[in-house]
Amino acid sequence: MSASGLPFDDFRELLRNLPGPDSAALVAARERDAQLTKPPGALGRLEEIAFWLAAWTGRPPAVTRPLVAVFAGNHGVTRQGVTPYPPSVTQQMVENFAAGGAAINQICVSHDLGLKVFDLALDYPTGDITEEAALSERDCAATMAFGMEAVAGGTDLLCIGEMGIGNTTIAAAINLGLYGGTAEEWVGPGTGSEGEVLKRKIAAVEKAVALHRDHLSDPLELMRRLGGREIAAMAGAILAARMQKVPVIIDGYVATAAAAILKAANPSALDHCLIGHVSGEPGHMRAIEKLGKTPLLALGMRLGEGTGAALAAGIVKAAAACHSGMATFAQAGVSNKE
Ligand SMILES: Cc1cc2ncn([C@H]3O[C@H](COP(=O)(O)O)[C@@H](O)[C@H]3O)c2cc1C
Ligand SMILES: O=C(O)c1cccnc1
Repeated sequence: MSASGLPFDDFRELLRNLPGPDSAALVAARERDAQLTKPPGALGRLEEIAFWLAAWTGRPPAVTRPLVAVFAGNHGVTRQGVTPYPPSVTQQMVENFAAGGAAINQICVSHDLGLKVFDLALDYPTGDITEEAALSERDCAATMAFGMEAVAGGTDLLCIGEMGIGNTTIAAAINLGLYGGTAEEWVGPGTGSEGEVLKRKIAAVEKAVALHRDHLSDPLELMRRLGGREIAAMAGAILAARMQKVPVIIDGYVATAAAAILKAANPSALDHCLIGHVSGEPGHMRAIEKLGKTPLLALGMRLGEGTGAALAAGIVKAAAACHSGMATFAQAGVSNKE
């Protein structure tokens, strides 16, 4: 933290001074791509992904230590009856991740991805956003800093996921706070809210955004008021990845809301990020469009846990492998076009 000043000051400073892409690595990747044994452009988006890897790592495209980071937090807003599951499921799922029993475990095994789960003070839910701020500035900044640890062990592709009962309400409130519109446009079923639960969820999002409305123009302030611990940690992880030249794949509706806060603070803040998968959560595509992104996959999943990002990591790994491992026309003795 800063020796003086407010806890967010260091993050504001980081957000003002984000490193840009490496143009020499990008040019080198484009030159190599032109030599590979395929018609120009024939690998479509895989080629763009290889260039993106080069630009944001500053090296030839390679993925050797991909990591899925799952951040888990609990939310005071669950008191409003906005989700069909009890908040105790967050801790239970963290144990399930450790035991290898969750969907994300199996996708990581399938795609050979590392998995780290960060549980964030699960015994201390954040403030109920319909009545107070989720976090103090100090707590929010400390949690962002903790999230930055996700890249500390060394990774060259970071997939961002979350676990937190009630957090699709939080994500909807963040989106309404950032983009406006109506609560109905941003609220979806999450784990399966319907009927009265869905009505309470819409009401909670409306009430929260109305309560905090005079403080939402500053994205970090919006995050501490309407967000949660996993939201702050995901934002910190995305930011740390940028500083450490680690490209990022963002997961579903909730992870996208955390990322959106950084974009609101600096329009270039997500240039090192891809959206892995468009969730079945109805507002997700609109949220992705607000970021000017196109998701890699659309599989109708609506789970979170980093599952959509992890599946997309398989595509990113394949893009890097094609780029680095394919033969050139000269090496393979294949005739190029005249
Ligand atoms: C067993 C189970 C496993 C999950 N894995 C991810 N989520 C997902 O659902 C939660 C958000 O939905 P809502 O806002 O409706 O509570 C988050 O924990 C999210 O990661 C799960 C939810 C459950 C119940
Ligand atoms: O898209 C998501 O992130 C999502 C959707 C439903 C439940 N939890 C997360």
